[in-house]
Amino acid sequence: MTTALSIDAIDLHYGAAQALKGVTIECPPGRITAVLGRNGVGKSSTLRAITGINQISAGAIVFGEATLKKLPPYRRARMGLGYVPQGREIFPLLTVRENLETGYAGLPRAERNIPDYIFELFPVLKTMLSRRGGDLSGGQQQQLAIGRALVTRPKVLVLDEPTEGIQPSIIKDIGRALQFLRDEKGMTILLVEQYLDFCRQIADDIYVMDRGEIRHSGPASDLDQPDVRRHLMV
Ligand SMILES: Nc1ncnc2c1ncn2[C@@H]1O[C@H](COP(=O)(O)OP(=O)(O)OP(=O)(O)O)[C@@H](O)[C@H]1O
Repeated sequence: MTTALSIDAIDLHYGAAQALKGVTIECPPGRITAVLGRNGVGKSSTLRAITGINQISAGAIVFGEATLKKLPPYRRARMGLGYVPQGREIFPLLTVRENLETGYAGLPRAERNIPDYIFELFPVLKTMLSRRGGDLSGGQQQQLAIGRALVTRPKVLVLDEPTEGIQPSIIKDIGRALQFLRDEKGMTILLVEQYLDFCRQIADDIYVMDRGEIRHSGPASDLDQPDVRRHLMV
């Protein structure tokens, strides 16, 4: 079964500073939605609002049939919201296996295993199961962070700049993995990105953000429009 995620006119404040202004994003089930924008426009804040790390001050976030209100992050994870944070946040002193097993926390006992398909998507994780997370390259750590989110059996997966600082061959692997999750697992995917070509290749729909607001939404092919690109130039 596929699950939609709707972000409906949300505001988010850090003290007196307003980081998000009426942000609305529809993530239809079984599609890849990408949010693009320059540094500091509010992309990570949007994802942190969805995961419950930061509270919204107006609007609503609807996951499937449920409005998330003030649910804490662990309850959202249990409902099937997977999160791959910016900078990956893997545990450097734990092994790759132990990092993956941290995804068991919200799972019933019978589901506490690492699905084989994760190793098919990212074979390097299997060969490095006993290595410490901190010994992996940045790209391998990103694969581990995605693998760890998949262990939680997400229905909706949100990723914060999964290509940041990653070499091109691993970016391709990550792109293929996200397309597999959409096409074969029916997963709903929302990613924020600055890498336009990656989004053009894998996203179905795009949103462009600037200074806490959505300035454009449409199909990924809109990335070829000059006025859309203008919002994204540094
Ligand atoms: N914890 C915080 N406290 C105060 N202000 C914050 C905090 N986190 C972010 N901000 C501010 O909110 C705005 C949006 O930041 P956010 O990190 O969401 O942007 P972003 O588009 O994800 O940028 P980046 O690509 O650099 O991560 C910025 O002006 C930022 O300085």
